[in-house]
Amino acid sequence: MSGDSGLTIDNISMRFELPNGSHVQALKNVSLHLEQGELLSVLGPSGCGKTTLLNIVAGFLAPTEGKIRLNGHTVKGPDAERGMVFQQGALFEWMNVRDNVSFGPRMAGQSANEYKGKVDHLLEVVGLRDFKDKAIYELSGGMQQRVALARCLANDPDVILMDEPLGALDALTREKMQGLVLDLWKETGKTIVLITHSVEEALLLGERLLVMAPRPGRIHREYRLPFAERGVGADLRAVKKSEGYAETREEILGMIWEMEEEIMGRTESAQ
Ligand SMILES: Nc1ncnc2c1ncn2[C@@H]1O[C@H](COP(=O)(O)OP(=O)(O)OP(=O)(O)O)[C@@H](O)[C@H]1O
Repeated sequence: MSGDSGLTIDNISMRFELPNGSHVQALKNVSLHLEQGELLSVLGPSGCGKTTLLNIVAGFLAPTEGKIRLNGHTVKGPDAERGMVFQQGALFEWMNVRDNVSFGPRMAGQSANEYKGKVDHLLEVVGLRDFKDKAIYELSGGMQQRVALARCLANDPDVILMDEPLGALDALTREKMQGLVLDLWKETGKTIVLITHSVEEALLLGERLLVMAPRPGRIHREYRLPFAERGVGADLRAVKKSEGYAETREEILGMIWEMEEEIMGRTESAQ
């Protein structure tokens, strides 16, 4: 398809200048195109530039080279068309659940009549219908991430960017939330980019999966996988037993292991 629709990461490089005069090449020549509605997971050893890339797509950071295009225009800064879900702690603690979720529409000048139906629907979808009036501190970690997802969706972004959104959750809650992310992806048709440190999560939540390599941060390998599609509305444990899953997991684990070993080797020889 033409570059006019979807999200294009166009030859992005990012170099951080350090106060001591040296620099870090966090990303080098990263290019990728996602059609609207594609679900991408990004995996790689610590320091390979995952968060830097997400922050550039969000418009929080300007790249040293290259550009981000969304539906034909160049990204110049943060915008509601690109929503972000962080690992934790990004909710407004002093507002209740409903006010957190309606924050974006209220800031966009919508009246309660305009946004109420949408907010109620989203709270229903993320399973928080009976928690509208609760304060954030009254909710468990998993429920707080449900609020974060609903708050992001209330802005109706084209792209949802997630930086380890489930990383702080216990295993069972995490699995439930993985199912929710897949169901929301199918229901809303949003483009989703999700960073994770978990190979299993990247396999389950990546219709496309990028393995990045460090120094400089770059795309090492890209996969197109059937597991996200299989997981929609399904038992994720069954997906983990399905054809090709274990082999792909082992292949990627081996790849990341080798990269980590190489980093350790380099670090040790530099000492
Ligand atoms: N503001 C900054 N100034 C200087 N260096 C930075 C800055 N932000 C990131 N870096 C460096 O850029 C590289 C990539 O960092 P980044 O946080 O994007 O990696 P990551 O893959 O997300 O790591 P992790 O998995 O540990 O979160 C690292 O070497 C990091 O130290």
